[in-house]
Amino acid sequence: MSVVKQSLSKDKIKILMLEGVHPSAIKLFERHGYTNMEVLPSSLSDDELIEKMKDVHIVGIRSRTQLNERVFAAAEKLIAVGCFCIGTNQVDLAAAKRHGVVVFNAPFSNTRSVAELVLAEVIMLLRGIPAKNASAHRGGWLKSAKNSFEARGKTLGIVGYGHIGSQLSVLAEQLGMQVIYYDIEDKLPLGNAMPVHTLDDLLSQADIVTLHVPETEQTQMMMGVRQFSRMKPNSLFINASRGTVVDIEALASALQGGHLAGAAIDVFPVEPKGNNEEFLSPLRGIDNCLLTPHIGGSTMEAQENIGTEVAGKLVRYSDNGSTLSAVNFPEVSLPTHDTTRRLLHIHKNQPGMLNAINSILSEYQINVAGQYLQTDEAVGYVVMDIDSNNGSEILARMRKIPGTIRARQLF
Ligand SMILES: NC(=O)C1=CN([C@@H]2O[C@H](COP(=O)(O)OP(=O)(O)OC[C@H]3O[C@@H](n4cnc5c(N)ncnc54)[C@H](O)[C@@H]3O)[C@@H](O)[C@H]2O)C=CC1
Ligand SMILES: O=C(O)CCC(=O)C(=O)O
Repeated sequence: MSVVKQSLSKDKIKILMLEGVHPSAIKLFERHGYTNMEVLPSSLSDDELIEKMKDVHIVGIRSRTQLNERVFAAAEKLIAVGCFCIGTNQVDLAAAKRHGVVVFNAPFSNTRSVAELVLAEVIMLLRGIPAKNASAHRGGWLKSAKNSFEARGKTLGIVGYGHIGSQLSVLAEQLGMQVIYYDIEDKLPLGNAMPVHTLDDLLSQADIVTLHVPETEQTQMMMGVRQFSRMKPNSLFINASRGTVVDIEALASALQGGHLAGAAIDVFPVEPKGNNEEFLSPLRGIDNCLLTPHIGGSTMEAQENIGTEVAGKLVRYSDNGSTLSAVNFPEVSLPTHDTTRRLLHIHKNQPGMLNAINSILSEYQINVAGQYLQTDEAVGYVVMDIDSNNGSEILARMRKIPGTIRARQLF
């Protein structure tokens, strides 16, 4: 049976920020009266997280921290997760929902940063810069125009034409590139970009292939031995999406065997937890492979914006109950509740819940100034603004309704 918890005053709400979340987030929390914060520069292992999260109400992570069922089950006080990034694949969103934990992210604050890095990589790879740079560091001097090309007129194949893919498409056309893209959804082509019907079509036509898909069951290992062999001889490959999308051994073979002329890889199946851990990869030592430590979205501009965006969403949920733009929860956008108490009730979506809640309210004969309900297939979220000093008593009664996952009172 799930344990139902109640809200606390702000100084008792414990916030844990991992993976070097930008100070803009910390400042925003402080401006809103949240002072009980622990800020750590890297992620934690499962066991460390389970220990640490026991008394945490809000946790902030980036792409490295894995939040799974075990962690949510142990984090009894947790009300919300902030992913200070785009991807949310590191969080078991269904488990979070089962435990009444709302998850937010920053869907486009680092989009431009990734697109700019990839565009730079396109140029670097076309000029063979990674290998020339590596050689110069060892005292070599590879001055030659052989296998160096302009970007103008080359075909860029974008896999995943979402926020990043389509932004990159616009930038690449400004360089005079031809853009083709493959997406599982119908997407509006920007500029002169052309959709292709299959991944194989894209692989066989592009001079440079770049991946911008999310990590899903369907995208796991979507680039393997067969797909690399479909790419044009001497073509180039970029991955700044997720490490699990590429069979890294197959990529290493395609580079070492000379079928691919170069690659730029920002994301890896296994990444160090922090900057003090060694980076291990079969791609190490391959000179024509540009390796970056998952910094596609790591610019000052993006990180500052992400900090305020995600912290703002967490504060609104904590202060106000608003779940607008949550990635795993029914969305409720709420007015302020200056003169009323606000009760929040998260429950399993089963028949009779609203009736049970309303019959408790009617027993107290109180004025309900507002009631908001949103449901999805798994949970229901009801917010009630009441004119009553009996909020705690009413909440205690509501917590006993079978199917209740979590209930809070906001003052
Ligand atoms: N390297 C880095 O630092 C960063 C990496 N990312 C990664 O980039 C990914 C993409 O980001 P956005 O463009 O903002 O996401 P988005 O959701 O806007 O776009 C993803 C696109 O991929 C398409 N897609 C999904 N499955 C597909 C499949 N099997 N084949 C072809 N297309 C498929 C979707 O329909 C969508 O159009 C994120 O999910 C994240 O994993 C995001 C930001 C920074
Ligand atoms: O900057 C980060 O920590 C992760 C960036 C990323 O991969 C994302 O936004 O999905």
